[in-house]
Amino acid sequence: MSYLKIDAIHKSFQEGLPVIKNFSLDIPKGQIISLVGESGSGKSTLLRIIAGLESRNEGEVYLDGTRIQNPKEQLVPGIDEIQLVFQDYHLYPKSTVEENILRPLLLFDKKYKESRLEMLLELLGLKAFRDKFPRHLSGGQQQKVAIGRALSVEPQVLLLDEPFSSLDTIQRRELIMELKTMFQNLGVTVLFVTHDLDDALQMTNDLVIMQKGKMIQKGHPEEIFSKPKNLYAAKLFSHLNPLPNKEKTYIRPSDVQLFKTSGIPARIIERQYLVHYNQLMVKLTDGTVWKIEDKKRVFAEGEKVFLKWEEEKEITFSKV
Ligand SMILES: Nc1ncnc2c1ncn2[C@@H]1O[C@H](COP(=O)(O)OP(=O)(O)OP(=O)(O)O)[C@@H](O)[C@H]1O
Repeated sequence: MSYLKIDAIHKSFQEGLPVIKNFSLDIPKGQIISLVGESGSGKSTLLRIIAGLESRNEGEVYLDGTRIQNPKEQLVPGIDEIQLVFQDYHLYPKSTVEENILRPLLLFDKKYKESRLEMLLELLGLKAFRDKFPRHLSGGQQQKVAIGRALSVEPQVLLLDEPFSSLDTIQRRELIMELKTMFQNLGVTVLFVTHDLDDALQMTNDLVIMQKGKMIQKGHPEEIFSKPKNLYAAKLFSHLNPLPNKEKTYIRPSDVQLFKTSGIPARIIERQYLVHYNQLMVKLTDGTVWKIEDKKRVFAEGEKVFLKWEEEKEITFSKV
């Protein structure tokens, strides 16, 4: 059932140059959805529109049936029920962790403030840091404070705008796992925006792919992996090797098998040691260069190799 309904949103900052094009998405209550798109595809603009902080030219956003107003229709843009969290935390540098989290609760009752603060510090593992200033915290801890501040007003929806981009890979993975469980326990509806597919997959199973302001595809990653709607959606998952004799048809490096005696001949021109396999660059007889995965790490640079793959693994697009 639709809870957060984004209905045919259209947005241009300049006449004739749309940034969001007819974008619709229904998110059921309590779901976590990842929205993946390249830089400039309109992700932040869309989040700001959903939060009521940016005006839209066409379309509507509804939360549980209530229309979200455009900023111009409100005295103070935005609503408590929908909170936006940014990549660069937006913390108050001269306020402690406690003060940052309490900031949106200025007008709330003292008892409520105290209990909400204790609950959030506990939930986010920030009790030991309550009196520290943001500059004394790691990037991950600062982002937790920003999320704590967003959660202080008990929002129904959290919009996360590339919240982990400033963190290193290990910090990111740990924080995503921790937050995912927390969001599920709180029952909050989350739209997580990122340009990193790995982060998106760590956070959720439901993916939405956006390109140039349009929704390209949505669904389970497995489905998008095997039946991508376009080259951009396909390339989010891996490199694609073009088939020499078939137009607009590709094969993923992980789907190509390597043999020593039979198959399509190629010469290894480069070998790179990666975590899970050796990545080989091979030159086919027509000069095309492919990327291949040597999972057993048995092939060497300069060696001749033979390639095979199952036809059903080939990916063909009607248009690229
Ligand atoms: N206030 C604005 N005025 C004019 N153009 C804008 C404004 N905000 C965004 N844009 C333009 O809209 C397009 C989409 O920007 P947006 O920040 O929404 O993309 P994004 O997908 O979030 O990108 P990134 O991942 O780099 O943050 C860009 O071309 C940007 O320059």
